[in-house]
Amino acid sequence: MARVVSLLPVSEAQARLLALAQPLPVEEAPVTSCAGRWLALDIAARRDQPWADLSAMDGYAVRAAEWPGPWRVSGASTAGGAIPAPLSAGEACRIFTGAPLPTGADAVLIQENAALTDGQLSGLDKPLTPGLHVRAMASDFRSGETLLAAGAQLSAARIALAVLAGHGALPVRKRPTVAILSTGNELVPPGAPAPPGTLPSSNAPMLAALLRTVPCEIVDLGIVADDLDALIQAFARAGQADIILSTGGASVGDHDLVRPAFTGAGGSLDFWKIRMRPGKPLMAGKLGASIFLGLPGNPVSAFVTAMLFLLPLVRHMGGAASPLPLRLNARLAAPLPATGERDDFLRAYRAEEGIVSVTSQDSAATAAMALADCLIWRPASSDAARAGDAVTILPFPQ
Ligand SMILES: Nc1nc2c(c(=O)[nH]1)N[C@H]1C(S)=C(S)[C@@H](COP(=O)(O)OP(=O)(O)OC[C@H]3O[C@@H](n4cnc5c(N)ncnc54)[C@H](O)[C@@H]3O)O[C@H]1N2
Ligand code: MOO
Repeated sequence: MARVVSLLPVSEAQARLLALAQPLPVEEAPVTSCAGRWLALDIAARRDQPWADLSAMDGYAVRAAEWPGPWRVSGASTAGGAIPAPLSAGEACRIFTGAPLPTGADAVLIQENAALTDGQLSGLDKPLTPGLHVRAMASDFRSGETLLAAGAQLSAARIALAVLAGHGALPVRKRPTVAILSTGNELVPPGAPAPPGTLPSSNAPMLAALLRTVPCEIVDLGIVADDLDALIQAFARAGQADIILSTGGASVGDHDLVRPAFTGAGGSLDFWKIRMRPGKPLMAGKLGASIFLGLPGNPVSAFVTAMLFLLPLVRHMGGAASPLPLRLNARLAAPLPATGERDDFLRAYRAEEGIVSVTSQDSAATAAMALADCLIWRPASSDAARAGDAVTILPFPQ
């Protein structure tokens, strides 16, 4: 049963949206297609790293206590070569970066500090200490050790770690599909002639760009007229998408038909109208197994609600442990007025002198939005703030 709450607090709305959706099923994906996805299970090391005591430099493996030699050079150890024979007293082994030390050696004399005369090796510069230029066996990680926890996002560094730990494929959640429909009789496709009375539809390309920062598949359902039947058919076309996203037609005007079309198509609304500025007319619900998110049409409102609701929803379905936007503390560069009855999400940018809010905070001001790289989140009923005051910022996803 639909429950429409007037001006729902932002955090409550986020929690309700995430509660509507389950993380998607798990699949084993090759490491080359895991970037940015979240682990569905803990990952343990299948091997020791390094697999033996390895040289960190090109030179000679020796016993440190025998410095400065002389040593007799017997044999060589190369990365990928045969395991070198054990070292006897007075012997050195030619060694290269990444190669295993022979048993008995405990340090590497780098070749810049070595003199080789008539087959006799001697050490220059400073005395050697045990362990010098040696990467000890399993000093990075040990077989069986848990290296990455379920819910961790697979960054480039974590992919490197998983591969070195012996994994060629990883358990991740399926990527959600997001169907985007743009509504409005006034809209024309990007790049098409836009005579007076029309404007280019920028929301779908903007949302697709935001969605590039999270793992998902996008289906663009194009522009749909402000017509109830056309909108109901568009919801039917969205079919099995995990997330159905609309922009525009979310407010209370006679041509704002998304809500009746959604319920007319069989959807059940969970909430509508959030205590936020911009973005108040946001709505969410379920249509079959799909989660529906209806964003406002104003480009700035669509951007802010996508950042606060759409991206967390994709992250949650993808298995993220922390799906909500990153929050940071920062200092204001200039004063801000008191807030009203809604939380303000001000477009701002980070500068040397602190956080600067852009001059136009109108929810249709795209030129001002294009200067911003973060939002300042100011709760409803906040007092005026001075330069230097602490504020919470949400960096734009990259
Ligand atoms: N009487 C009231 N009027 C309005 C209220 C209200 O509470 N009472 N809420 C206002 C708020 S807040 C917002 S936000 C807007 C959003 O309304 P809609 O979601 O219905 O958006 P539209 O009316 O369809 O469009 C608003 C604006 O954005 C332009 N637009 C729409 N789609 C696109 C697109 N794909 N690309 C670029 N621009 C787009 C559209 O042409 C309009 O100019 O409602 C207030 N009204
Ligand atoms: O909530 Mo609306 O997005 O202020 O313009």
